[in-house]
Parts: sequence; structure tokens; C-alpha cells
Amino acid sequence: MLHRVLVTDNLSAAGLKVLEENPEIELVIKTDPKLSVEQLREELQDADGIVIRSGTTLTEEVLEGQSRLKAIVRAGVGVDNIDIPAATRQGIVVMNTPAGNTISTAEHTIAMMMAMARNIGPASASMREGKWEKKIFTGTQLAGKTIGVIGLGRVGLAVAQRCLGLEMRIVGYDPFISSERANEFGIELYRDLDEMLPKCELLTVHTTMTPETKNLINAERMAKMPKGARIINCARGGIIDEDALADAVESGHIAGAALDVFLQEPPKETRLVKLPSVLTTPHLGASTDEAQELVAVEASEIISGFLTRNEVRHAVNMAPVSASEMGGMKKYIDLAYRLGILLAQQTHGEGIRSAEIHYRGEAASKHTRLLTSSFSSGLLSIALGDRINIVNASMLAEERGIPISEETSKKAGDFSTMIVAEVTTDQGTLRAGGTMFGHEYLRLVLMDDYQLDAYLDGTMLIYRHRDVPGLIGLVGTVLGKNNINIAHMALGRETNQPGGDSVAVINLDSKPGQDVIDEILSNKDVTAVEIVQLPVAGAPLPWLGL
Ligand SMILES: NC(=O)C1=CN([C@@H]2O[C@H](COP(=O)(O)OP(=O)(O)OC[C@H]3O[C@@H](n4cnc5c(N)ncnc54)[C@H](O)[C@@H]3O)[C@@H](O)[C@H]2O)C=CC1
Ligand SMILES: O=C(O)C(=O)COP(=O)(O)O
Repeated sequence: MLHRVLVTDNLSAAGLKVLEENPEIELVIKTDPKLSVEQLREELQDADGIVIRSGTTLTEEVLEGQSRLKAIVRAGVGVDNIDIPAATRQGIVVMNTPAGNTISTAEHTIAMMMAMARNIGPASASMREGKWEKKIFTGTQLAGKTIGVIGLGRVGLAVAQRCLGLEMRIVGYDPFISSERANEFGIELYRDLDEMLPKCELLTVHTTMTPETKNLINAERMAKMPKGARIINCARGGIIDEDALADAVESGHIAGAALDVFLQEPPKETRLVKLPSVLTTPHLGASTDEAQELVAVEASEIISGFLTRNEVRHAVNMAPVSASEMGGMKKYIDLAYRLGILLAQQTHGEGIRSAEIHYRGEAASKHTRLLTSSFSSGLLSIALGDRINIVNASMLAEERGIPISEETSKKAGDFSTMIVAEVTTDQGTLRAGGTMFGHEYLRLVLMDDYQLDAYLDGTMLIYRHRDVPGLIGLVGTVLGKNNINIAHMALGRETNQPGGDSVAVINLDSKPGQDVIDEILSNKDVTAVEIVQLPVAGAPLPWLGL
């Protein structure tokens, strides 16, 4: 089946070409007219992936119940127009293209700063009206001025580098970078934003939009800046409090502002936009041919790589996995998932308090977080059904108050690679350990304290019993007379002495009914019987299509 990719914002032709030329992808473009929320919900019902820019907002309401949608790709940086927790809860991977538009955005920031300092916008408008107003448009020189850069990520650092070239002094604030790194870029790093603000004759913000950065520059902070300071925002509307900025510009404390982004786009509240010393552009930071080609091609490659090769690149709500890494992980993801559903069925999904996964030998060098998510999606599959997958498993486990921890040891034990999962429930602790033979065949080699060697697929009849002669024959006879074929049988006993507690795992070709289970259970030496249903060997896993 073709993977359907919906595009709802303008992407460069080069990016669309990547999707059009992929024979495994069906491209659906819905950019004009802009879709309503209802139309977007409807289109998404038939989409495996969506590629957007800042023009499409994917709220919880839009994402709710979108069972076909597997991936959202943002052709650009900011993902604040996507409800990430809602996407994660739905099991949808969100990815972006972090670097393609950095330089263009930094250049736009510099352009805005220079245009503001020299009144380029109003001077040009005045000349268009036939005027020659040399005196009123006297500007301010930038060389020698101090600029404060808040957010020293990709764009912030690129802006700082360019400001150095303009012979400006740069002070910076970003709690997440080291002063060594800042110094490499000629930035004097402050650990306290309020201490830095009085130094800033110009201030530019380059953080992502988070609850911490919302209104980061408010009235109180603007008051700490020197009188006549200027403010630039080419990051996200709302990092600077728009109302407070309008007040500060009107009062003359802030001499001017240059804004590319707004709380609401296009802005409905126009007080700020209409102020003569406020320069505005309609979110143009990334709008160059070069940046748009880079982000659109990358976004298209990301969505194709994900849908056709399970590659996870630049994910915002999941660890990244390259196509080659994924190749080596598939069997492990499968193994962890199967241990998860095995234990889920043994606990009936009830009363699970916590789980602990141990990775031994080769397994320890794999992407264990992903494996733990895969295990968790199996473990919670009874409770949550198809809704759970590798993307949302950790979040949903956490929401249900089930801590799932992991521990790794590169030391191999009896097997070169092994995953052992331990689940604690209200009733006690259950354990299952799996390995793979020849990197191919998945095996259950540990159940509670019993060592054994059972297939980890299909229908499994598990019975606990006292290790006495004749029992295997008896169970075999019951199954035989009910026409149930045995594919494989494994026994594990507590000690090497006969007569102790044992467990048997029989892989069957069909599922026995309750009457068969009751007949086996009626034997005085059998203490418990359960049927566990795992996917058949090599069956595809949910959404990963492994
Ligand atoms: N106007 C436009 O068209 C464009 C806007 N952007 C926006 O620019 C911003 C920066 O983008 P990038 O540099 O690519 O992102 P980035 O992720 O590389 O950098 C963000 C930086 O902000 C810092 N930060 C986070 N919280 C902070 C806080 N409370 N205080 C100070 N610093 C904090 C982080 O440590 C990080 O270094 C984003 O909001 C992005 O959406 C990006 C591209 C185009
Ligand atoms: O990449 C970003 O964060 C941007 O803000 C660019 O937005 P756009 O793709 O031009 O709508």
C-alpha cells in the first residue's frame, strides 16, 4: 500500500519533487485554500504522514483519534504549533529540520537590526510619498554598541558571529550552554538575565517557545534595560510581552523594536504593528529560496525515510534511529515487545506496579531506551490495545503510575545477548528472559527462576507442575485427542533433582479451548495452566511495519 503524505503549507518545488518521485508515496497537497480544523481532521484520517510549516496548527482537537497518522514533519525549527504531548499520546512521531534555515534567520535578524537602527522602513515609505526627510531619520551606529543575545542555540550563535563582524560587544544569556562555548563566539555569558539587561543597548531573543520563555521579556525586564534600547524578536511571538513592549515604546523607554513573529499570526491586535518606531515583517526569517529548499528537501526525506525505512531523524518526542541502526534493532525491538506481551498476558494486564528491564551482553550496546519503549508497549497492550506504540509507551506508562526502569551490562552471561524483564504486580514478581539464536530466532530462555528454551511466538501453553514421570505424555495425549498439534516443547525445573517444581512451555499450532485447559488442570500434579498468545514469528509490529 502507498504511504499517503499530506502537505498543508507551502513547500519548495525541490522538496515536493522528493515526495513526487518516491514510488512508495502518494502526495496530497492541500495548501490553497487553507483547510479548516474540520477539513484538516478529515484529510488526516487518510494520511500516514503530514509535512507542515508554521501555517498549520496541529492541536489536540485535530490530532485526537487520528489512528492512521504516524508522523508529523515540521519543515523548519519551531514545533510550538504542534501539540507535542497530544501527538506523543497518540503515538505519532514529531520530527523537524533544525539547521536548514539557521543562516537565513540570522541574516534576517541582522537585516531587521540594521533597518531599525537606520530607519530604513519609514525613510523608504516617506520617499515613496515624494518627501526628502533627511533630519528626522537620523539613526544610530551599531559598531561599539552592546547587544544582548538571549538563547545561544543555532540562530543565536549565528547572530552573535555576525554582530562580532559589525564590531559590536556581545553579552549573552542561555542557562544551557557553558561559558567556554560562549567565549569561543566572543560572547560574555551571564548566568543571571536581570544582571545582563542593564548592559543591553540592543536585545535579540533566540530561544524556543516554552512555558519558561513565554513573556521572558516583560515590563519589569524592559524597565531594567537602558533608556533608548532597542529590541528584536525573530524567534517566536510572545517571548517578548507584546502589550508591555507597546507600552514601553509609547513611553519612549524603548526606542524601537523589530519584530518578525507575533503571538497570533497574522496579528489581530495591531497597536504594536502600527507604532512608527516598530518595524515588522510577516514571519520572513526562514523565507529565502535557499532556506526553503534546504528545509523542504530535508523534511521530505525525513518523512519518506520514516514511512518507508523506519528511520527516525530529528525526532522531538522520540530518540533518533538511523535506517542502518534500525536494521540491526528490528529483532531486538521484536524480542522486547514479545517479552512485554508475554508478561502482560501472564499478569492479565492487572495490578502492574513497576517493571525493570535488564540488558545483557550484545543487547546492552543497542538503543535500550527504544527497546524499553517497545517492551512497555507490549506490557500495556492489554490495557491500551492498538493505541500504544514505541512513541507513546513511556508517556502512557508514566501517566498510569508505572515506573519502567532499565539496567545494562555488557557482560554476557549464559547467552551472548539477553533481555530479562521483571514485572512487579500486586500479586508478586514475574520474570521472563529472551535471547536470539543466530541473530534471527527469538527464544524464551528464562521464566521466573526456570531456565528453558521455548519459541517466543504463536500460541504458548504454559503449565506449572511437580516434576513427576508421565506428565508430558498425559498432556500430549490430551492435546492429541483434541487435534492440537505440538510445534515445540520446553521444560524448566527448579533444581536438577526430580520431584521439584517445574514449568513447561509448549508451542502449539492452534489454540486450545477451556475444556482442554480444564482437563490438564485436573491432574493433581499440575498447579497452574495458562495460554499466552504472541504474534507469529516474523509478524509485523504495530506501525513500525517490521
Ligand atoms: N522567524 C523565523 O522564521 C524563524 C524562527 N526560528 C525560531 O528561532 C528560535 C531559535 O531557533 P534555533 O536557534 O534553531 O533553536 P535552538 O534550539 O538551536 O536554540 C534555542 C536556544 O534557546 C536556549 N534556551 C532555551 N530556554 C531558554 C531560556 N529560558 N533562556 C535562555 N535561553 C534558553 C536553548 O538552550 C538553545 O540554546 C526558535 O524559537 C525557532 O522557532 C527559527 C527559524 C526561523
Ligand atoms: O523554522 C521556524 O521555526 C520558523 O519559524 C520558520 O517558519 P516558516 O516555515 O517560515 O513558517
